Amino acid sequence: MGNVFVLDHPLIQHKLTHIRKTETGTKEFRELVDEVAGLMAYEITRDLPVMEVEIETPVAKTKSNVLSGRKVGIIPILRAGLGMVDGVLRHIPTAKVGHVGLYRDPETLKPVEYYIKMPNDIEERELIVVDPMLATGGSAEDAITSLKKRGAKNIKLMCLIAAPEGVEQIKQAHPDVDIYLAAIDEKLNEKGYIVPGLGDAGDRLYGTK
Ligand SMILES: O=P(O)(O)OC[C@H]1O[C@H](OP(=O)(O)OP(=O)(O)O)[C@H](O)[C@@H]1O
Ligand SMILES: O=c1cc[nH]c(=O)[nH]1
Ligand SMILES: [Mg+2]
Repeated sequence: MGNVFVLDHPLIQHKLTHIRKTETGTKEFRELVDEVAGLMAYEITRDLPVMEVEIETPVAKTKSNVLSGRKVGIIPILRAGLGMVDGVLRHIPTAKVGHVGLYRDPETLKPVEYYIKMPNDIEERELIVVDPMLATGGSAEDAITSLKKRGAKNIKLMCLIAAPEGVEQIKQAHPDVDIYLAAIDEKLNEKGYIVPGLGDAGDRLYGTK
């Protein structure tokens, strides 16, 4: 069964509180999501392998570690996942980015796929699927299924806020996928929104409401 990690670092928790607040405007919301994604990337990449290389400092020759070349892919679920890409790329600039376009039908709450474009070597990459919200879990479940159909073998899911229902859904559907979160909230409301959550992540990132 996949593991669920709630990243309770004080900086992440502090920034998430401001992200949630209604009075936080689009510019600040976008900046904070970017910052939290960067901080979460630091935790999610903790197990990347390193290797020792010889280097020369101005003072002496020495041996020191560098990343040993495992390839990473960042997979935002459009639209809201786009807000987390740059924060991760800042720490892993060699990562490639694949896009999955999904929207959640407001009546059925089922995801509808409208776009997909992947790097051509996803089977060799460690993939980090990013989306601020894991509500029913339907969007992340479908995105991960799409990646597996295209050969992906090593997938992690990184979201800011999850509902318990979404976490359960991913654990059942994709037990091999570890989930990294900044918070697990109380529940979903009757419209499928996370309570207390932060509202509609895509609308708040891009000012569409
Ligand atoms: O877990 P689920 O119940 O599937 O809900 C979560 C999805 O809903 C939101 O996207 P939305 O459909 O609002 O699209 P957007 O990113 O374009 O705003 C969010 O960014 C997730 O992708
Ligand atoms: O609370 C929620 C649920 C789905 N999508 C969002 O953006 N917010
Ligand atoms: Mg979406």
